[in-house]
Amino acid sequence: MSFDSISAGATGCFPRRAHTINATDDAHTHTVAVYMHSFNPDCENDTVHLEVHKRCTTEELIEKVLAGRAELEGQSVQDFDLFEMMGTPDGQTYKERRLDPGEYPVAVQAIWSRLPVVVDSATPKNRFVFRHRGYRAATGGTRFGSAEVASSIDAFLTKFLVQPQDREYADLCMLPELTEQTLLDNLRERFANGHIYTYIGPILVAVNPFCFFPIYNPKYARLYFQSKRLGSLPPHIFAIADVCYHNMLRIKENQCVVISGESGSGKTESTNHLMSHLISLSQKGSTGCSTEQTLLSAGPVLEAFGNAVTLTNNNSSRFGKFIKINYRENGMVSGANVEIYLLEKSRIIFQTKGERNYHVFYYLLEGADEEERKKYFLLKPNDYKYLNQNEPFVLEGVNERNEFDRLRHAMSSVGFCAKTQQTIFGIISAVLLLGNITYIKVSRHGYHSDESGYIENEEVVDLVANLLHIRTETLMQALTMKRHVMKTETVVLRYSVSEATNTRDAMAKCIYNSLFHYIVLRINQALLKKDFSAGKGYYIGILDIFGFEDVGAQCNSFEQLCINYANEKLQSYFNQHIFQFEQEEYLKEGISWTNIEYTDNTECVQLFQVREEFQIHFH
Ligand SMILES: Nc1ncnc2c1ncn2[C@@H]1O[C@H](COP(=O)(O)OP(=O)(O)OP(=O)(O)O)[C@@H](O)[C@H]1O
Repeated sequence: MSFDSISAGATGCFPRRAHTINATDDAHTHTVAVYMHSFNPDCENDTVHLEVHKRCTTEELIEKVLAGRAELEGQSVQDFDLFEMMGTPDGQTYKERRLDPGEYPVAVQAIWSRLPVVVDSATPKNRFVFRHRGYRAATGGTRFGSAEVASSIDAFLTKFLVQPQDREYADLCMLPELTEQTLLDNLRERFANGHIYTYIGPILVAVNPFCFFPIYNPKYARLYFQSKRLGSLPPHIFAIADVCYHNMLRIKENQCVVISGESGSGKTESTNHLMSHLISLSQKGSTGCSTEQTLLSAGPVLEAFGNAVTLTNNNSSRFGKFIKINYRENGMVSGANVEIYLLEKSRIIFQTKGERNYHVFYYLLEGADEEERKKYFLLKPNDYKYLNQNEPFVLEGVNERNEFDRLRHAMSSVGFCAKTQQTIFGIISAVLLLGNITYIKVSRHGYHSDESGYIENEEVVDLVANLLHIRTETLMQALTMKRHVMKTETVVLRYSVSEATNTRDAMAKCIYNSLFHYIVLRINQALLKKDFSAGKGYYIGILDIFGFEDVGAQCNSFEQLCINYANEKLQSYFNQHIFQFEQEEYLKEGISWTNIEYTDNTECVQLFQVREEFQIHFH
């Protein structure tokens, strides 16, 4: 799924971004709509539509706006800013970002989410807003479309700030009686009153509302900017970001936020909120701005290659990630880095009923033009074994052709040139075609290896070799022969049909996995080159990994084993820090305390870690 397909629930920061531009298509102009001062959907006079070139910078666009408005005659470009905003069509601003003077608004706009077919007042959309620099200071905040909307937002903010202390507990540690039932009741009660966040001491529990909540707009961000202590304001994801940032500056140590939860619980959305708030918190220099832009452009690229439709989430991340935002000692962002873990490779060759392969396959097949179809030897999704094992289904509200367009824009903006993109899409097609290679058993009388597998459709191998720029014979050998290196000689044997099929699938998984790692590497290069002079500094890391998985009727695979082991390990770390170390500290200091019983998973973790006990040794 793309952002488009979340009709009411689209959240996150600006999901798609661009600040570089392809050299091609220079002759065309593009229409950019700019809202004056505020977003007012009812007032057409407040909107300027400009035909601009792709390479028109923010500064030039501001110049054009000034030139076209009589009331702004004589004003200086330097006194105005262009903001990229996200919010609902009724004018609620959900998130805003000031564009750099050198940024290209056309490129930014090109990677915005397309609106779903059905748009309602809760469907967030992006837009540009033109503002005087003194605007915020003069009005104290974002101006909304109408007084009615403004007052409803203020009412929401007031309700958010004044949360009842007697019936609902913003911190579950304050519950007079702590049982599973009271805990759940309290979460339910708070959720029903629109409070999706609750603390358990320093831990934030987020209950996914699956609908748009106007609690991430700049008003909320500003509220939390100065809150150095958790609990001084109502629970919010921004508060976690604030505390991390201020702790990092105060104790001069790296910080880490661990986000965990089952699939679809909102980990990626929370990561986005944290990331964008962490970047806005720092006194941004140009590095902070460009890091934010690159990180946000990287989002759609990682999403296309690493996310897929699953039974629980239309846009499920099938890999874990650790995003490090690097800061200088003075608290300014100096770059970032993304580490990825355990891409779900089995999905490339097989998907459970009701699920799909990685988004990028469908985007390419839908979005490629005629020339590209020929160049990459593309077929229809149903013609590929890796895509047709389940009933095909169309994702409501997602236009994969548009998604492909946007993916290309996002790739350009993180530095993938047109040639590299072509190579990448060629590899994607090669992975799909690999799955179509079939084997037959050829019986050779008088020859002992009756089980040998031979390729039935060699013409497909030709196509794959062509796309991967390797020799057909080499690929053919790799797909049918194995080598045994003995002491004095090397023996080459032909695979059986089932061995050859497994080899083919392993090759497809390996190629896709390497491609994904290459893409992450390139994204990291783009993020790192931002600041060579960083010197000493710290980082705040955000770990967004899969929660425990049990695929139910299907058998859990090796991937589930690894995921669940990682979660057990995290749980064990958590138990140690929250229960064991804390209680040991109380004992040491002579504080009277009744020990809390908790389920200790040390034995489970050791089962995996101790070599003698488990066949596979995990480090
Ligand atoms: N804070 C939020 N406000 C509104 N909607 C949200 C929020 N968090 C999550 N959602 C909704 O829930 C959906 C699933 O969230 P998300 O993709 O972040 O889950 P996840 O835990 O990362 O899942 P997975 O592990 O499968 O990747 C989002 O697409 C969004 O519609």
